[in-house]
Amino acid sequence: MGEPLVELTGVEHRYRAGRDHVPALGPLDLRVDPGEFLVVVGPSGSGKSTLLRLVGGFERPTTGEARVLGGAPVAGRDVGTVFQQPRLFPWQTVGGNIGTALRWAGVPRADRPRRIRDLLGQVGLAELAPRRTWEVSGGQQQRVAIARALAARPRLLLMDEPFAALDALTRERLQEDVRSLTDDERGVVFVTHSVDEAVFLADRVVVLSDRPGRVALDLPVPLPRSGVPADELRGSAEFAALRGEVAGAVRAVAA
Ligand SMILES: Nc1ncnc2c1ncn2[C@@H]1O[C@H](COP(=O)(O)OP(=O)(O)OP(=O)(O)O)[C@@H](O)[C@H]1O
Repeated sequence: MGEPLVELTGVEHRYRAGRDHVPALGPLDLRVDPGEFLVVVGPSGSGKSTLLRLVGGFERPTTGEARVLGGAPVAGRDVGTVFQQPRLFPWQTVGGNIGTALRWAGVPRADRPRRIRDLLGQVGLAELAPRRTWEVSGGQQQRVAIARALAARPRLLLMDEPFAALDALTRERLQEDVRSLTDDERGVVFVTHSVDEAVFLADRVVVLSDRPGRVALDLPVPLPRSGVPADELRGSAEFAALRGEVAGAVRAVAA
């Protein structure tokens, strides 16, 4: 199985608020292996974004240890991140946004046009490189954000409710695209409020308890990742059973 992509051991996180400390997360242990698509769900305020910030190296655990790719996580170095809002540079074209990410990743200038084409092709936007970011739809902007996060070929992608602001149809289409982002070496940690989205995307779903978030359920999702049309998968009895199990756990922790 190899070295884990993520290993959280006895991790707790508390935020300082004036003289007080707000317990936000843990204690919890969590491991993500190469090839895994882990989806984290839980009530509002249960520490899902905090968990991603710890893995991304944007925060350090108050206690316990976070290891990512075998070492302490360093913000902006090891992982790609996609947030709820695309956060593109409006003064650059779609292709320009990807080009900047490639430059930051140290890709030589001569290689960038081909890589821009490949990355935009991967998210179905090959034709849109010359457009301004405000000339493309919200769903397309989020695809650009995903392509940008993939520019540095990260082994780990962190996604914090990336489709929450999109309409239902666009959301389903993007879910289908995102499902193919893992391979034997890469992994994804994806946060959502949607139980449907979680079961559709995940190899494994973790449900966090109410604040401070602890692991209330850690459930493998043994649904086929390819070869079955998305509608058929969503309509299957196995899908419904898993959705019921996750929804039950979410209801229990929110009660
Ligand atoms: N910078 C901060 N300072 C103080 N408290 C914070 C800070 N960031 C988050 N918190 C608190 O920590 C807890 C967990 O927050 P977090 O954003 O991780 O939850 P979440 O599960 O992602 O929530 P949501 O689903 O609403 O986005 C919440 O109670 C929140 O108010």
